[in-house]
Amino acid sequence: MTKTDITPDKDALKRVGDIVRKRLGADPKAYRIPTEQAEMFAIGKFLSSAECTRLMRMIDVVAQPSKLFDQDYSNGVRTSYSGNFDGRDPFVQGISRRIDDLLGMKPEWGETIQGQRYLPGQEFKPHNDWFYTDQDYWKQERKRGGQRSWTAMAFLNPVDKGGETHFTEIGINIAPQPGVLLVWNNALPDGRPNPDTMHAGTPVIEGIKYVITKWYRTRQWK
Ligand SMILES: O=C(O)CCC(=O)C(=O)O
Ligand SMILES: [Fe+2]
Repeated sequence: MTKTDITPDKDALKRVGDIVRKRLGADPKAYRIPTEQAEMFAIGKFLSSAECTRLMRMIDVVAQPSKLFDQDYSNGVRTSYSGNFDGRDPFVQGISRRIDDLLGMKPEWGETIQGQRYLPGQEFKPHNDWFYTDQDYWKQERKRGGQRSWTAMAFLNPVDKGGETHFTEIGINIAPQPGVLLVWNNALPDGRPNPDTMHAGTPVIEGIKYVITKWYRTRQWK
């Protein structure tokens, strides 16, 4: 096997995949999105409308142009505004823990919840949430918790027009519905990153779109 055949964190991705699959598979609230190409689930009413409102106001406080943070991390363009919440805030910790429990994840594998806001014309072009391990940034991320495993993303409000989450390889478009949590495995069951999880936040045409995202690693995030 040559060096390039090695998939970093493959065993850990498989292990985390097994844990979450078993957990969500046994949860009647988790709806399996019908596709063979990726493991995706939706959970309705995961957040209450009061929680959605509070999170939107918190996003207004932390949101800054995303490209300042993410230029090196995504090969697409992200024109939305985003920011990380304070991981010590008890309200944020409570939401984080609920997502950890839902998935069966260890809290230390999760990154701090990030909030994101899209105004009309803003978008997140097609990208994978997993890291490209042949890129320079991987040297850092490898030490900061390793490869991303699952993504949990919640919609906080309805959007008048546009702003769907589009899985470009699977061919599904998910329209924002407040309180719905979308969860997917960025890896295949065998632990290789899944290219079919490529997705986009399509441009908002009318209204404003607010989401929160929590990305999980394979090891302790720091
Ligand atoms: O806003 C969306 O629909 C997608 C967001 C996203 O891809 C992410 O936060 O990683
Ligand atoms: Fe994403």
